[in-house]
Amino acid sequence: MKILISWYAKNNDFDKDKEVKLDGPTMAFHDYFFENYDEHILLTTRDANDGDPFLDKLVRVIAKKYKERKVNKRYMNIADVIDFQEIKTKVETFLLEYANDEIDIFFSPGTSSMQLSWFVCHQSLGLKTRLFQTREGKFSGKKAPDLLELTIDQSSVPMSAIISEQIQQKDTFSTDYLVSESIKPIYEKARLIAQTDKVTCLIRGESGTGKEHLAQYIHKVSNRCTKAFVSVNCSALGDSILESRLFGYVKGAFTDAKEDKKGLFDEANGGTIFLDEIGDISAFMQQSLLRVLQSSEILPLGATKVRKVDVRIVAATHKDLEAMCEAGTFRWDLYYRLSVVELSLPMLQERGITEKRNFIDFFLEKIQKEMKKPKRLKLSNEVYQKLIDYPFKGNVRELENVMTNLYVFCDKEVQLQDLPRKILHKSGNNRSSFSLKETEKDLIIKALTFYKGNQAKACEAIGYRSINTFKSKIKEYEIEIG
Ligand SMILES: Nc1ncnc2c1ncn2[C@@H]1O[C@H](COP(=O)(O)OP(=O)(O)OP(=O)(O)O)[C@@H](O)[C@H]1O
Repeated sequence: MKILISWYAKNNDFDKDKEVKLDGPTMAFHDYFFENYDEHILLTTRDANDGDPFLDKLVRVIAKKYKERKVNKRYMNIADVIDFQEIKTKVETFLLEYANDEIDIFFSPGTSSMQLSWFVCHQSLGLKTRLFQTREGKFSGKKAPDLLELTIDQSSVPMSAIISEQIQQKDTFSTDYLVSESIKPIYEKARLIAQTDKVTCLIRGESGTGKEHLAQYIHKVSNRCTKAFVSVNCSALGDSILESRLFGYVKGAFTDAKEDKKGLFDEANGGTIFLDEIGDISAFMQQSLLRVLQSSEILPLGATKVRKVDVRIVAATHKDLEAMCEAGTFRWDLYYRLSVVELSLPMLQERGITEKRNFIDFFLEKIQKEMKKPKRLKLSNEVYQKLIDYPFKGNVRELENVMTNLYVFCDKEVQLQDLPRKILHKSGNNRSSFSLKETEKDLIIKALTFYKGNQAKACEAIGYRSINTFKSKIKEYEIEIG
């Protein structure tokens, strides 16, 4: 099948009266270039439940003019039309449905993020995609527009957009990473794991807690450190693509397999492979990985003979794998093989106020250097307090993003109004029931944060009669002093 895919362009495909422009980009494409296609899929950012009257109208007009043409609508459910990550993820998943077809993409309509997504997918998915744009006739002195193919060579590292495969040699304890008090013991354990060659390790932790960095650390302090560290994000990929990327394929394994291709296990040979989001792999991939873990053998797609590899596997997940095993969606035998040893990273919220404050200060310094800002950004006490209160469900990554944001938008001392709305209007306290003790504890924490750990000032501000009462409360509530 030969398919044309495009977003429709609200501004250019419709006139000011919201009627379809007969010389708009979509109609022009049909008038001059559509003939050889089997189907046109027109995309909208809207959700199917809400519908899209503009798209309906455009499809009706095309159908009226070209009765024999197959034009289908696709609701992509995109919340933010300039959120590149969201658009790319949805577009990738969508394109993979057409992995066996010839896909021509009409590149012009859409926001810059939409265009960039097409570009990245074309480069990285390894599908039969071509990108086209049109030039209106008036610009080339002709009546008819021109159809121009954007010729960009596809990447020699396919799938890099979805499977973030990185072969990196980062400094282990470089100054751009904070091994804070609560994770020091975890890093100590990791060092012991690293020194026991080949033992498989499962890292647990919510997104953004630093699982990948920990996996890199295991690699760096092991005797495999001179070989590759390969990181693979296993989620969002169909079996056959993940299988061919992990294990490689032989010439002729499928139509486009023109020559043998090594997989990521081969690239990691002698080194370490980090399988992120392991809880997301299918039953089929679980079976394939089990074979690697049991016998250190891989079977490339289309091959008849297995090949030995020497790779340490470090896997990570935020999912409850035991519960998945109980529910029958994850194999017990694979689980036991993966979790020979386990490390668990705490959420940022569980790390206490002192540590959270350290993270804020750490990022103030790190980002200043990265952005080459002349001065370190100052935060008012209220801002510190708000940041410490905020639960940061996205963990260290989210805090880092917020701090980056502040560096981008502020050049003076950061005030409350400079904070993102979500932080400004959210209290970190998510309890559903009211408790006097918890409220008192919160108050003490807030006062201590505000007065940067000065107990006398915090005590006076709250109104305790004596500093001894205040100190005994700190002890009772096990509050850490920064
Ligand atoms: N202790 C830390 N010091 C400095 N930066 C950190 C720390 N922990 C996490 N980060 C930063 O947070 C971001 C997320 O870290 P990382 O990718 O290692 O987390 P993850 O748990 O693997 O996330 P995910 O599961 O979403 O892939 C990175 O930018 C990382 O540099």
